[in-house]
Amino acid sequence: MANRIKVAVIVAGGSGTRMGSATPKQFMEIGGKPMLYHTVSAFLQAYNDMHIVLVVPEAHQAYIATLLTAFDHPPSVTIVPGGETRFHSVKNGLNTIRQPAVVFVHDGVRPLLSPSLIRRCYEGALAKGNAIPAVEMKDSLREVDDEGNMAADRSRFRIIQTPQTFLSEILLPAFDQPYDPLFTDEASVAERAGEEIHLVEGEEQNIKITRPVDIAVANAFLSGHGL
Ligand SMILES: Nc1ccn([C@@H]2O[C@H](COP(=O)(O)OP(=O)(O)OP(=O)(O)O)[C@@H](O)[C@H]2O)c(=O)n1
Ligand SMILES: C[C@](O)(CO)[C@H](O)COP(=O)(O)O
Repeated sequence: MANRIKVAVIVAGGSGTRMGSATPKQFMEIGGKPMLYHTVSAFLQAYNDMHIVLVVPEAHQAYIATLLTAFDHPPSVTIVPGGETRFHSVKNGLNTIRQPAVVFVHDGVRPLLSPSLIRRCYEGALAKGNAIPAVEMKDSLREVDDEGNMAADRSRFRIIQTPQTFLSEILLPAFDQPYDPLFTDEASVAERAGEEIHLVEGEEQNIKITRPVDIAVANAFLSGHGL
């Protein structure tokens, strides 16, 4: 496994409709810094030889110059236009990879991940080909159908996070499949291509900023008040 580069494909090409803000949520600030500053920083702290690929909407490419001013030492980043869906944005990012790599695909709007989670995913992917962070469910779960609803055994389910981490020779060919709306993440794409998926322990704080309340939660976390 020598000579493998590390590439973080950070997808920030969405429109953030559930946030209901004029500016797409990935360009908002938390803890007094741009959200993507926190996301990119975690990857640079995890490994100092990390390559960053940032996927952003075509209309917001100029924002990256502003983002980079938040860093004391602005990192080198490859900027790629977003696609119609998350799948297409990830594919645009993967198209930049030209040599054997460990590839981390991460939601730009999960800014609270720790460098140790990134390192756990790296080690897991090197050992088993992929590493997908997951956490247990805290809430009760019911299955709903046309006839009603019934209790489900929550111990049989996990909540899936990013960074979803793969050896490039597994992930890149998997993304040659035609798009299917059931592809909500990289694990679902790789599984359809025949890969066995390996879970690693995720992090409670690694929330996906989706609605306004998540901004308040992230600010509380960054100000040291925890979650
Ligand atoms: N075409 C898309 C859609 C989503 N994403 C990214 O994928 C991550 C997870 O998506 P989600 O939170 O669902 O983002 P949005 O699609 O922006 O939000 P919404 O569903 O509320 O519109 C985000 O970092 C988002 O920017 C992307 O790069 N390209
Ligand atoms: C990739 C993901 O964050 C894993 O939980 C999630 O599947 C993204 O889903 P969304 O519908 O794009 O928010």
